[in-house]
Amino acid sequence: MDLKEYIASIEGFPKEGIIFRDVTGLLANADAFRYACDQLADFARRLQADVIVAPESRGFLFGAPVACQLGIGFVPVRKPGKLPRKTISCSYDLEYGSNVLEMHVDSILPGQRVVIIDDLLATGGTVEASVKMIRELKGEPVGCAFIIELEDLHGREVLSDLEVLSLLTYEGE
Ligand SMILES: O=P(O)(O)OC[C@H]1O[C@H](OP(=O)(O)OP(=O)(O)O)[C@H](O)[C@@H]1O
Ligand SMILES: Nc1ncnc2[nH]cnc12
Repeated sequence: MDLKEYIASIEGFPKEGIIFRDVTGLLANADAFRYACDQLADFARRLQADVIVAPESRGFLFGAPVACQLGIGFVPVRKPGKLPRKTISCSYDLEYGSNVLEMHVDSILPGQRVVIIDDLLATGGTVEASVKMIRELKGEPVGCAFIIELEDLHGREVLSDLEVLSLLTYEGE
């Protein structure tokens, strides 16, 4: 299946110079969504993931169904002030801004094998921040999987010690 057919590219969103790669068309097509989740789940299964971690908000759209399909837990990485219990946090830069992410301190058990899932890899800042927090909680990040990788932003380079899967790649911003 050619998943690229379901990705719209919007020039100048959310600001000048950015081409936004939009996964909502993929989500809206049952066959494409199922196919994408199956690929991500196969990867996490092969890496013997104990838990799936995904960043707010688009990561949730893929991470949660994959965890459910594999019969393992799902842990959200959230933007500040959203998680009600004790958290750890990490700040990071985005292609179009900067942000802080948080996780509950008890969300990962020591030694758990973690696969991180998100819709898109750009600079890698989001996943790098997630990896730092997972390691701080004594989990073992083993891989990360994306629907889309923006190759020109070299996010893969900051994830050099993890297995990385992307279902689609784009050149150019
Ligand atoms: O590799 P990076 O440079 O870190 O960029 C990738 C991240 O940027 C987007 O999320 P965004 O922060 O825009 O939030 P959203 O999912 O709530 O739209 C995307 O969903 C990834 O999580
Ligand atoms: N170009 C882009 N399209 C969609 N989401 C993004 N997150 C960071 N860069 C992005």
